[in-house]
Amino acid sequence: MDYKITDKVTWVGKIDWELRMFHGNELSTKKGSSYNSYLIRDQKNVLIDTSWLPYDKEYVSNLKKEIDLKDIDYIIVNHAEIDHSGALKELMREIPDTPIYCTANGVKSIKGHHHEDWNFVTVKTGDTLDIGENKLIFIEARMLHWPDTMFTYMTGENILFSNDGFGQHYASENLYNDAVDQEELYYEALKYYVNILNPFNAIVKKKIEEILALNLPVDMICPSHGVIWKDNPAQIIEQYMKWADNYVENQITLVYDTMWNGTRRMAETIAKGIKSVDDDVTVKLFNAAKTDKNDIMVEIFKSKAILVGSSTINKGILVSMAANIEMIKGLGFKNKKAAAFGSYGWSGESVKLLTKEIEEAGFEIVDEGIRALWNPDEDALKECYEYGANFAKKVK
Ligand SMILES: Cc1cc2nc3c(=O)[nH]c(=O)nc-3n(C[C@H](O)[C@H](O)[C@H](O)COP(=O)(O)O)c2cc1C
Repeated sequence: MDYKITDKVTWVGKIDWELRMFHGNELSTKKGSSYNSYLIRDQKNVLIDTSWLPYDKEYVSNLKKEIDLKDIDYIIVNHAEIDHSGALKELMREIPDTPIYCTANGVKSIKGHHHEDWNFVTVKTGDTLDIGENKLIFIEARMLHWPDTMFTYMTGENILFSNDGFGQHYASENLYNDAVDQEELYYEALKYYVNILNPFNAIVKKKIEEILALNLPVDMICPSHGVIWKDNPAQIIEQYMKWADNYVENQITLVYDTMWNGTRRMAETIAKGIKSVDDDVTVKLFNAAKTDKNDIMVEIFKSKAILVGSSTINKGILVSMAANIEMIKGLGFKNKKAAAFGSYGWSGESVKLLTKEIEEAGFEIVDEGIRALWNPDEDALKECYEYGANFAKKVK
């Protein structure tokens, strides 16, 4: 496999086929990932980002096969999170004086993780670094997705090194976007966007507009995870602009948990009620205890409205719903409608609690929701059906 991207740029990262969870237990990575690092050889040699900490020795030893480490003139740290800067310590042990280019916030993050006072050179948007025939242009991308994040653009080769932006947790021996399964790629790029970047939609839009206004030709986008956007790189920029701009499909998603299936039967009947008045709308149901939470977030992202359901347990809601609601809150969804449902035995707090939580998460509450006592009987199910029909009319 040739990891040479152009005459001057070589991929020197790590493909992690085994990764199944990322950010602790917060993000599932069913297709693995990669920690992309790039080596530029111009008159100066430049390393862009490194690799994740568990692979630090492997990374440095592979890098040595590409270049004598002493010949690296500059290191660029686009983002200091440990999946990109994890191998820095191992590398800097060998070349401790090599300048590290990063944002001012980057210095704070690098020091916060590595507790070392290396030779930092701080850069701002518009600063450039001559590397011989070409130059590097730095573009700060604060909060995409950390305060330290920046992009680096290389003239001549017209490459945008975008770090986490436009990335996907997607392991592949094929370096490029046109060499992989397009449906898988689209889903992994979307899942990444929803679960990492959705809270920063407004910043994404502004940043892309700012980059487009620079009128820099972009032949390739080289992210720090997943494949390189080489074939029509504009496609992922256009996709990001759509996702960042109140993206919605004609979908209603029901997310619920249940102990004895009462709330599940409510969910299924509400769904039938929805379909009875709107056959065009896509309706999807997910048991939160049995479904990957990051996939649920993707479905919520696509939805114009959601229904959240839980039976009452100890005056509260079921724990899988609590976890999902916490995630929904953090991701900052906007312009979506919602209501709650659930079965109960005596005090029945769950629907009120869910409604309050989902309102706090920024959803427009359609109505007070629906409760069913114990396992719903035929009359209760009829009410659920009618409730679903009315809900569909209200969110149409
Ligand atoms: C451990 C436990 C605690 C419960 N606590 C409450 C409660 O505080 N208030 C209430 O109204 N019902 C309570 N219930 C009753 C359930 O809400 C009721 O059985 C409901 O129909 C279950 O719906 P499900 O089948 O969707 O789980 C509790 C049930 C269990 C098993």
